[in-house]
Amino acid sequence: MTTQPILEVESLTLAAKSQEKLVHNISFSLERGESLGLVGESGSGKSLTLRAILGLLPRGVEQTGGTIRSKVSSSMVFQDPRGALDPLCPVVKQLTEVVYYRQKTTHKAARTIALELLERLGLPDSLRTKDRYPGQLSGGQCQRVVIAMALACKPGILLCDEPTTALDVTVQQQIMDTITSLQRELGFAMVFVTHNLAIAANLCSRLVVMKQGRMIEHGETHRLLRQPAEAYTQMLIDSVLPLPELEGGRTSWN
Ligand SMILES: Nc1ncnc2c1ncn2[C@@H]1O[C@H](COP(=O)(O)OP(=O)(O)OP(=O)(O)O)[C@@H](O)[C@H]1O
Repeated sequence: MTTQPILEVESLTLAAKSQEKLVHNISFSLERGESLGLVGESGSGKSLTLRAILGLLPRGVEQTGGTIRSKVSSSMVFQDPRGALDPLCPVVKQLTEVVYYRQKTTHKAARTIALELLERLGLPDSLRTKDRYPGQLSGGQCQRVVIAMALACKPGILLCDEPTTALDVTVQQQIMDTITSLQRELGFAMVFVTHNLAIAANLCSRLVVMKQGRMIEHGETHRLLRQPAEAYTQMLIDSVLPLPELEGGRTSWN
C-alpha cells in the first residue's frame, strides 16, 4: 500500500541576494512518521534546506525556484540550544508561553502542560518549584527544553538541525534516545540534518546526501550505505571512525 507524502520538496533552489546559488534543484518527499536524514559536508546546504521547509530563510537568502508542499505543520530544533532560549527568562515560563500561544489554552493549563512536557523529556523536578534560567542548566538540559518547545507546537514534522553537535557523546546518545522514543509515542515525522553518518544511520530510514548545494544521491539508508552509487558517499562512509565498533554492533551496515 502506498501512502501520500506529507511533505514534498520539488526542485528547490535557493540563492543569495547576490544571485549566487546556494542550493540547486533538491527534491525529496517524506511520509507520515518517517525519518529522513540530510547528510553531507559543512556548507553543503543542509541547514538552508531545512529552513526553507520551516519557511524561515535567513536574511539575504531567497527561494528562486521549485516548490515545497506540506500537509502538516513543522517545528525546528536548532543546533545551539542556548542561543534558542532567552537568557533572561526562566525556562518554564518560556515553555509555558509557547504552549499558551500555540495550544490556545489558559495560562494555568499552559503551565501544567509545560511541566508535563519537561517531565517527559527527563528534566529535573526542581524546575517545578524554582525559577531556573538557561544559564543555570547544562547544554543537554537546554536542548531538552528546546525539544519540549518544538513539541509544544504539536508538529507533524520535527526539523532537527544537528541538535546534538554541541553536546558531549554520552548526552548526545541520551538526547537521540529521547527523540526516538518521543517519535514512536507521538508519531511525528522527522527531517534530521547531521554530518554524522553514524547518527543518521541509526535514526533515519532514508538519506539524502548533499555536496556543495546539490543532491548527490538519495535512497534507503542501508542500501545507500552498503552500495553507495557515488564516490562522494563512499568517501563519507570511509571517514566514519571507528569502523570495528560499527561492524560488530547494532550500527552494522553490512
Ligand atoms: N544568510 C546567508 N547569506 C549568504 N549565504 C549563506 C547564508 N547562510 C548560509 N549561506 C551559505 O549557504 C551555503 C550552505 O549553508 P548551510 O548552512 O545550509 O550549510 P550546511 O550544510 O548546513 O553546513 P553546516 O553543516 O556547517 O551547518 C554555505 O555556502 C553558506 O556559506
